[in-house]
Amino acid sequence: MTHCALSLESVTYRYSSRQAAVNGLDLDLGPGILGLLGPNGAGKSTLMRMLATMTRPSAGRITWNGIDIAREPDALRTSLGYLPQDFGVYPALSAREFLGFLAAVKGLSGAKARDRVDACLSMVGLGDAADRRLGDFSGGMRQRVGIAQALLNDPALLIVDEPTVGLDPEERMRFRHLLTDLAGERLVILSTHIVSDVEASATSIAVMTTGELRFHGTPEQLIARAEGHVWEWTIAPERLAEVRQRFKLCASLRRPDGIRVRVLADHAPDADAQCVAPELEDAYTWLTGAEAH
Ligand SMILES: Nc1ncnc2c1ncn2[C@@H]1O[C@H](COP(=O)(O)OP(=O)(O)OP(=O)(O)O)[C@@H](O)[C@H]1O
Repeated sequence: MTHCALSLESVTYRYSSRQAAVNGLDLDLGPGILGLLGPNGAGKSTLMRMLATMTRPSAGRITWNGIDIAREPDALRTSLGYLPQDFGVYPALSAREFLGFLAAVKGLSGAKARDRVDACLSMVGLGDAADRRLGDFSGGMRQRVGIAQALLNDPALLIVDEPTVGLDPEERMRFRHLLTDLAGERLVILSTHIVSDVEASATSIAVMTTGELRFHGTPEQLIARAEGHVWEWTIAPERLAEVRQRFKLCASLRRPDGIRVRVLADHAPDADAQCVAPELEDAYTWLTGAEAH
């Protein structure tokens, strides 16, 4: 059985002496899919780069199966697959050529490399497109090439940073299913600011804002945080601006009898408002800022 115990102890990262981009994070992770959620600038990419051993924490410690990765980065690197946010491909190469090149960089050669490249391309559903130029691939296909390259060494830890940016809804859905299929015994860390990216697949969720960990637990536990704070009622269309100004508006739907609004609030926002069951998106919004309203 694969060992994949990743532990963060008071992990902090500072780009300068000003505010820490990642501030005192504690997390214990094992097999499954962790959805790392946070708005832009929350510190997700900085954290991902530390986990991928691209940078070291300014303070604190990250261990992989008990080994400090700042001291012995190779202990993790040999088990790591990483798809960075700014992953680029060589447009003139075919998918097979590109992966063959990366396999060689990772020390695979000959028939073993060829078999692994083909296996990885078929795992991400690109078996039929293996000999097409990457320059002709769609955004979603390119991201799948990114996953295929991350899988070359059959990693126990797969880190994917904002993989669905720029994908259309169908590609996005396909990508989510792919990550679910790949999870198995691995630890997959998927960073995103889009809640629906992790809704169906994440076994646990971590939420970061301004460098701090605000939540870590199951999706159900996150949803429970917003219990009693989500309200719906129907208003006359001319009241929409006022409701939007007074409350955190999650959704609005035009109907024949007015506009059905869904807001986050501590107490009933209106005599007609009904308290409804929260969804993950509501809970994330509640946690990351609705309190400010
Ligand atoms: N190279 C850098 N030098 C200085 N500050 C940086 C650098 N990279 C990121 N930051 C700052 O660190 C904080 C965290 O950024 P980070 O990119 O990790 O967040 P993020 O959650 O990944 O957001 P995004 O989704 O926009 O990448 C931000 O305030 C950002 O401005």
